[in-house]
Amino acid sequence: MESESILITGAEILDVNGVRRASVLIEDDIIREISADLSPGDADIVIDGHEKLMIPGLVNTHTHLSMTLFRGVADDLPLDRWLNDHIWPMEARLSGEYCYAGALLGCAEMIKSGTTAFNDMYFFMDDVARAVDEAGLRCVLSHGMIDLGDDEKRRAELKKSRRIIRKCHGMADGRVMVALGPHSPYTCSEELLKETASMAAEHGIKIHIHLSETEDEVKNVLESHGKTPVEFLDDTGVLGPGTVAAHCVWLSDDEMEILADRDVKVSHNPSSNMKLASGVSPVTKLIERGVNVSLGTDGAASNNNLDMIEEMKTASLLQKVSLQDPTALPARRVLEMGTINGAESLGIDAGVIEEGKKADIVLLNVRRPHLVPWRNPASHLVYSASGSDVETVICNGEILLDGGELERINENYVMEVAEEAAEELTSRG
Ligand SMILES: CSC[C@H]1O[C@@H](n2cnc3c(O)ncnc32)[C@H](O)[C@@H]1O
Ligand SMILES: [Zn+2]
Repeated sequence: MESESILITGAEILDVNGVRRASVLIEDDIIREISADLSPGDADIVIDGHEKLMIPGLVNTHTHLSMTLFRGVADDLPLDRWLNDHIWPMEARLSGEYCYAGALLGCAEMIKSGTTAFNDMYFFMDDVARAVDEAGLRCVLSHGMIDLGDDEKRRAELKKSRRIIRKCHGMADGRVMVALGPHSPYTCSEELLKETASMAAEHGIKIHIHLSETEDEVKNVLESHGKTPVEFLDDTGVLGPGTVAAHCVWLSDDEMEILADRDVKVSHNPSSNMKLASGVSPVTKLIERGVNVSLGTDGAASNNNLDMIEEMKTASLLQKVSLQDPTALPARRVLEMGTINGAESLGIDAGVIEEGKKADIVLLNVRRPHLVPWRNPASHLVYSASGSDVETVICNGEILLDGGELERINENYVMEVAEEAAEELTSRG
C-alpha cells in the first residue's frame, strides 16, 4: 500500500546546516522536496508549520528501554551498588511480556519528546522489537551479553544474539536493526569479546558496549587483565567504526587516541553519569580528536527520563561547569550530537533536514511562554525547551504524534499495562 504524502508548510527549520524557512514534502519514507514554492495541493496531508520549529528526529544512542519499569527504584546510589544490590536482582524476574510493556512505555515517552531512533541493549529483545514495530520508531537492538568468564554462559549468550539477529534484523520495513551487545569489559570475557568482534564482521552489524564508565571499572580491568578497558577491548578486536561505546568517562589521552584512530562512536550519557556520580566524560577533548560523540539517556532508572532535549542541555552545562568555560559545548554542538552524530553512529540516513534523507522529523510548538521572545532557535531548543514542547513526530514518513496525540499506540493502555508490570516486578521480595 502506498503511504500518504505529507506537506509541512512554512516551518522554521533548524539542523546542523543552520536555520531557514521553507515547506517540506514527504513521500513514502523520504524527504522529497524542500522549497518555498510548494502548495497545499501537492500532498495528501498538510501540516501548518507556522509558529513551529522543525528539527530532525532526535537520536538516543544508549538506552535500556524496558528499564522504564524501574524508574524511581534505587535512586541515589553508585553504579556497583545500584546494579549488584538492586537492578540485577530485579532483572532476574523479567519476562518477555514485562520487557514488551516497558519498551512500549519507553516508545511512548520517546515519541512524545521528539526521539525517532535509538540504540537499545537489554533482554527479551524480540519483545522489544515487537513494541518498536507497533510504535513506529526506528532502532538498533542488541541482546545484552554477560558471561563473567563462564564458558557455558558465553555460548548461551552468543546463541541468544544469533537468534535475535535471525528473527529481528531488518524487520518493520528495516526500521529495526540488530547489533551485538557485550555488556562491558568487566562483565565479558576476552573470548566473548573476540567472538563478538568476528560475529559482527560476519553479519556486517554494529556493536554496542559500556566502556570506562567508572574509576572502579578501570581499576578492576587493570587488575584482571593488566590493561585499561580501552586497551583490553582493542586487543579483542571489538573497537572499530561500527562500535558504539557508551559513557567513556575515565579515559587517558592515549585511550582517546585509540578511540579516535579506530573511529569508535562514543555515546555520552551526562544525566546518568551525574546521577550515579560516575564522573565527567572528556567530551570536548574527544571532539577535538575528531571522535563522533552522540548523546544517550541510558535507562530510565538512572536518568530518570528519556528526554533528549533535556539531555542536550545537561551535556552542554556539564562541560561548561567542569571546564569552567562558558563557551564549552555550545547549543549548535549539542544539537549536532543529538541528531546527525547519532544518526551516523547508528548507520541511519537521517539526522538532517535534506532532500533524499529519511523523513524523521519533529515539530515543536514555539508559542509557549518559556520560548518567548522567539529569537534564537538553537539556543531556545537546547536551553529553554523541553520534550513536552514537541507537538508532531514523523518517523520513516509516518505521523506518530499529531498535535501531541500518539497515533499508533494507545497512551492510556500503554501506561496501564506498564504500571501493572512495574508493580508486579518491584513489589515482590
Ligand atoms: C545486559 S543488558 C544491559 C544491562 O546493563 C545494565 N545497566 C543499565 N545501566 C547501566 C550502566 O550505566 N552501566 C552498566 N550497566 C548498566 C542493565 O541494568 C542491564 O543489566
Ligand atoms: Zn547503560
